[in-house]
Amino acid sequence: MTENTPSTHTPEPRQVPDWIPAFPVLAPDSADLPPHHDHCLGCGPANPHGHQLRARRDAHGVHAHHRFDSRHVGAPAIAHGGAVATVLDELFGLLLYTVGEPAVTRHLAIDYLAPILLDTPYTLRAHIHARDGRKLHLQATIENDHAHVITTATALFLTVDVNHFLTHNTPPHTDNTP
Ligand SMILES: CCCCC/C=C\C/C=C\C/C=C\C/C=C\CCCC(=O)SCCNC(=O)CCNC(=O)[C@H](O)C(C)(C)COP(=O)(O)OP(=O)(O)OC[C@H]1O[C@@H](n2cnc3c(N)ncnc32)[C@H](O)[C@@H]1OP(=O)(O)O
Repeated sequence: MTENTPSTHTPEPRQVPDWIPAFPVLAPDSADLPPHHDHCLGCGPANPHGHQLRARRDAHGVHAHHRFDSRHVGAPAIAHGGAVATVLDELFGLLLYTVGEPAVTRHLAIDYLAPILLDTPYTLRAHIHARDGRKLHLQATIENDHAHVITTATALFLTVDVNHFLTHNTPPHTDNTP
């Protein structure tokens, strides 16, 4: 089969890890929230290319202390905006430990108000702004060590059932095709 030949292979349904259907609500305490799984790009402790984000619940939602490093460089000494987006998406993903239902990112919007510097401590916070059925409207900030907010983010997560992770979904029709 050449590179341009359409594949007729039907992918096998993927196995769903146990932690997805058993997604828990975790009470606020001093413990780090568990990673989604060991190799998760955002929080997996066994992913050497990942951010290994650690977050905790608090009265409002979740927070994390984080430093970007040389793996995440964009402009010299400044974190790549995509790396920042990854970490914010991940923090929202960990905020789901306050919901107890699987949900996925449908929309993510970020205002980069000032550069995020490498090897510099930041505090990230996320909370649920509102819920409307399956729609979780989420908000997050990144503060520097002077408590100045230098990044804000909003996201729409949609709750999904376990079948979302079982099958390869068919992309929906979009109006932006040529
Ligand atoms: C995340 C971990 C926590 C636990 C989650 C459980 C398992 C996760 C498993 C593995 C993940 C492991 C580690 C990763 C962890 C965290 C990373 C952070 C999270 C992510 O990185 S996750 C990956 C990126 N993510 C995706 O891979 C999603 C791809 N996508 C889809 O699979 C579909 O898109 C889907 C299923 C999301 C929805 O599809 P659908 O067909 O069910 O929904 P539909 O289109 O009908 O919209 C429903 C209602 O939302 C309204 N609506 C839509 N868009 C809107 C907008 N922009 N603004 C305002 N309203 C909007 C509509 O208007 C309608 O509203 P209404 O119901 O009122 O009519």
